[in-house]
Amino acid sequence: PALRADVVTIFPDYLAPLRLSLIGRAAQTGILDLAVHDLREWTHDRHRTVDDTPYGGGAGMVMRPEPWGEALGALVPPGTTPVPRLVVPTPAGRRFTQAVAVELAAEPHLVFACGRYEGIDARVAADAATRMRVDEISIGDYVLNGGEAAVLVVLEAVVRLLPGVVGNPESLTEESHAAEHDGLLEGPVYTKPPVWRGHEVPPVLLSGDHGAIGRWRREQALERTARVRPDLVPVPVAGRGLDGLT
Ligand SMILES: Oc1ccccc1-c1ccno1
Repeated sequence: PALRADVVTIFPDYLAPLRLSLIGRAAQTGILDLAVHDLREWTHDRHRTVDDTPYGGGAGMVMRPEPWGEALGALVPPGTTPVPRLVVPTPAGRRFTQAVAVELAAEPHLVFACGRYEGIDARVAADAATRMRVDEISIGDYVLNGGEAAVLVVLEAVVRLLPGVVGNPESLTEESHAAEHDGLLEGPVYTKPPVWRGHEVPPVLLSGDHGAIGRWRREQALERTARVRPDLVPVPVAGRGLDGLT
């Protein structure tokens, strides 16, 4: 497979959507080798305890290190090659962007650790870091109850970049945030009919003048990006002006 992905969670059913559509097909066709594991497999007490109260006090619960240590030891035994990247969704992680998706899509093996509650005992990542790259990733500035939804987001963004997953690979370079699109947002798109409820499709798109269409689309992308995400508008570099961006 192009990518092996192991997901460890206390809610394996939450990852069921990964069996559907795009990601499901990638798993079926062998592009993706996906396995979801229940963390409680690595607990041994009667109540299969995975969390406990935080040292130092405070609200909420922290996930205990022992089950995680055993789970990661079972999934990534010492000497495992290639060494996987451990992806830990957390609000305290680096921001997940298309560039990070491209980076992860180049990995042969990803292990996702889904934390619940207030997080996972920090020694789990510290111990794992002695054997693999640990990548703490946030999918945005908001609070979830656990990492499972973040894994669905990250895996969808990553798997669609794998060769053979998306029908028309060209569509991957023309979308918002694609590096080939200078990270700009996509402008408006249209399809038939040419007039719908009195709204016309911009005439340039029906003109067949591909130069004019390309310039119009560029202008629309710049305009939309400046309006909606001014932080993404490329700043002209001294000496290079706006070449290629006009
Ligand atoms: O809010 C969270 C709780 C647990 C695991 C991940 C998250 C999160 C929030 C944003 N990105 O990841």
